[in-house]
Amino acid sequence: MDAWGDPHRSAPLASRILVLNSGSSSVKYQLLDMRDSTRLAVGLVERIGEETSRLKHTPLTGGESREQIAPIADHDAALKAVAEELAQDGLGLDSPELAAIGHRVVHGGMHFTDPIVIDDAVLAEIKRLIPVAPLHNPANLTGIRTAMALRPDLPQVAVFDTAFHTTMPESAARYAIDVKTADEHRIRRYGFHGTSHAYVSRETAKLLGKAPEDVNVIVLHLGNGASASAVQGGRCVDTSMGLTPLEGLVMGTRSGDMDPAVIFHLMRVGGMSTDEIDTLLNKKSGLIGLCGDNDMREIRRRIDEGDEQARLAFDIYIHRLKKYIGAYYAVLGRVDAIAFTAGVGENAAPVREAAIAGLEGLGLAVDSDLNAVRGDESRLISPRSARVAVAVVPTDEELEIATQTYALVGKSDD
Ligand SMILES: Nc1ncnc2c1ncn2[C@@H]1O[C@H](COP(=O)(O)OP(=O)(O)O)[C@@H](O)[C@H]1O
Ligand SMILES: CC(=O)OP(=O)(O)O
Ligand SMILES: [Mg+2]
Repeated sequence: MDAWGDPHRSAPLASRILVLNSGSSSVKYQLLDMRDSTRLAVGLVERIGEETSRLKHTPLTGGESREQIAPIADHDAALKAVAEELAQDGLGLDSPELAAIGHRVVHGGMHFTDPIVIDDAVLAEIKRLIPVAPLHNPANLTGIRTAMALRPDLPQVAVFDTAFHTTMPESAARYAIDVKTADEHRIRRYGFHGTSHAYVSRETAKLLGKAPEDVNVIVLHLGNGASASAVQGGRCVDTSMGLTPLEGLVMGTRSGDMDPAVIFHLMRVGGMSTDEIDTLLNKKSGLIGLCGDNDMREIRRRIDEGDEQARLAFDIYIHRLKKYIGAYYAVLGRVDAIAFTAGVGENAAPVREAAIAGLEGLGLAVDSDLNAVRGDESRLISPRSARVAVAVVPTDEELEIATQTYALVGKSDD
């Protein structure tokens, strides 16, 4: 029988990719069939380590979403629960159709500029980088180890948040500190959310009907963690996160930029330890530190009720965002589009409106009717006459990770 007559030969058997995006207290996952990039199942485990952990699993091959609220102690337990949910839909990890598992890994240092099949050396490097991604790399490692234990025969691929930013010029990547000290401790700006910045900048070019090489885009990834990037002709030339995901914008729980002397002051005058300050700046600052809430929906609700503390937190958040828009406008020289993405960027119209307000001199404006439209599609929110496009471009880190993973596994099969 020739290849055309044999149903098993007409398509490669293993074409599914499971993507795991392990955050500090959550795991987002998707199972995709890469022959046509269709999603077979998507889900989320959140509040890991709390009494009210929540797992929401949605099979897309038929059947209803399932939700359970029950304690899930750690990322190992979370992934095992995910594997059980997938198995219930006949999409278990034991399936021969699974080609690989793709993992989001937040910090890849200087070493990893491309996705890579994970071996002991890669695991050791991800572990070595824990001090510079303390909220993320440990969760990524647990996810990888559990997935390896469940399917030791499968390629496990790491896709790094830092990879897209490795094109930054030294003038943007270096801090102005003693070169010897910086080099000895590999202190430089790495940048994060790179998978999202890469995907969104390409999608923005598509929305404009242009090739990525021909457009300059400022991407504003505003989730719980938040970062901005300046993308020139498809290459990242600057980004707001640095050695760790703490630098830059005001975030849900992180301070972003501040005078580093605040730390010495808190040590010398405040009597705080290094660990206490680390926790303060990473987990008790940003929006939650300013007003007690890190969810933009709750902050907007409080503002509508006249809450001054929530208003000030919002204003500080917007002020920082505007400064980065201006900075990256200057870095790029010419800007074709500004793209808002991630949970806040895609959903919070008041954030988009406030961030762009007053920037008419830069050719920037938002049309309030277009801005009010909700939806899952990429869309323009600037008036037709505007010199620079302002867009909402939903990110899809999982699809991007799956695409990169499948490309790599396919390549290594040749
Ligand atoms: N409808 C909405 N309006 C305003 N903000 C929202 C909305 N939906 C989600 N968000 C914000 O998005 C954040 C989560 O964004 P997400 O990109 O999923 O973050 P992460 O990947 O860091 O978990 C929430 O903390 C919340 O502030
Ligand atoms: C790097 C980072 O901040 O990621 P997240 O937004 O998922 O916390
Ligand atoms: Mg995210």
